[in-house]
Amino acid sequence: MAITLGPNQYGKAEVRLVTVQREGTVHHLKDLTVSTSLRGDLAATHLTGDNADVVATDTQKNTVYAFAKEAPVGEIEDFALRLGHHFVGSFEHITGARILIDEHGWNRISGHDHAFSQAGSEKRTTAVTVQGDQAWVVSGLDDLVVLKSTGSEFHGFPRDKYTTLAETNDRILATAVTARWRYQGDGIDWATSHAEVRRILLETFADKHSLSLQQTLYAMGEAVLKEREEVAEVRLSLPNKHHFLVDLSPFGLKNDNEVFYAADRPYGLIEGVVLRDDAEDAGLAWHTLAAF
Ligand SMILES: O=c1[nH]c(=O)c2[nH]c(=O)[nH]c2[nH]1
Repeated sequence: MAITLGPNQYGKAEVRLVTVQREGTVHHLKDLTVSTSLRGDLAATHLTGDNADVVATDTQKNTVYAFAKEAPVGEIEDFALRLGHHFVGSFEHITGARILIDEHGWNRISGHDHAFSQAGSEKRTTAVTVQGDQAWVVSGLDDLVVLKSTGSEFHGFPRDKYTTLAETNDRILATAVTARWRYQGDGIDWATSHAEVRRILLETFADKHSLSLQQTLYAMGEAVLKEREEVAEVRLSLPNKHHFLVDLSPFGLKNDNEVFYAADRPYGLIEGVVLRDDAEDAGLAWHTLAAF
């Protein structure tokens, strides 16, 4: 029997970085969580503990902070690309880097130059993979919570002896959107693209009369691909945040689709990928250790 080292990567996870950029008395805030992972010829440290080629995770963390000072952070995709190319370009044995960034939103408190309120649970995300001089960008958003109080049906599903769910022509549809989209091409305006994809996801959720959350998922991905040619592929994970009608009959009351119990768990989990057939090859775009 022979034992060998398989795929590996290492880095600093969840570096918390907040920057304040001053424009006179007006301040601009960026609140990021940055994770770095480096790959390459790292057999020595694993097999013998020889760390000659190990860029310390502490150094990786320091590099994140130093880069935030040396130039404006800008869009998270650009910051991740700068970091990734730096690590791969600076250390001979480091051949790949994967930089994950979550951006937490802050809204300016109306009328105040330097006071903010946190935007909520939604995050903007990017995952940049650099391998040699190639790079792949997958951006997205987490926890965009949406609800529509009509325009959603669910019926026609098979019934067996375990089925109790009533068919419905009018239900609440609610979810917390996790979306990832893979970019293709050059010269992408990251901020505009993110804002537009987000807008399209929201509008499609709202507009599409839904016969299942699966149908809504496909429509959301399809709309993004139809409108945004820089997007090659969209992955969506949609928890079905069930709102069950409360039985008011014990109180002699009729529930006219007005009173609901918002269930926490369990929840349906609807996930899928929507693709275009002429997309550029995915390369290492989705490459994570977990996916090896
Ligand atoms: O949109 C839905 N899709 C399902 O697959 C499903 N299953 C279920 O119990 N409710 C729903 N709703």
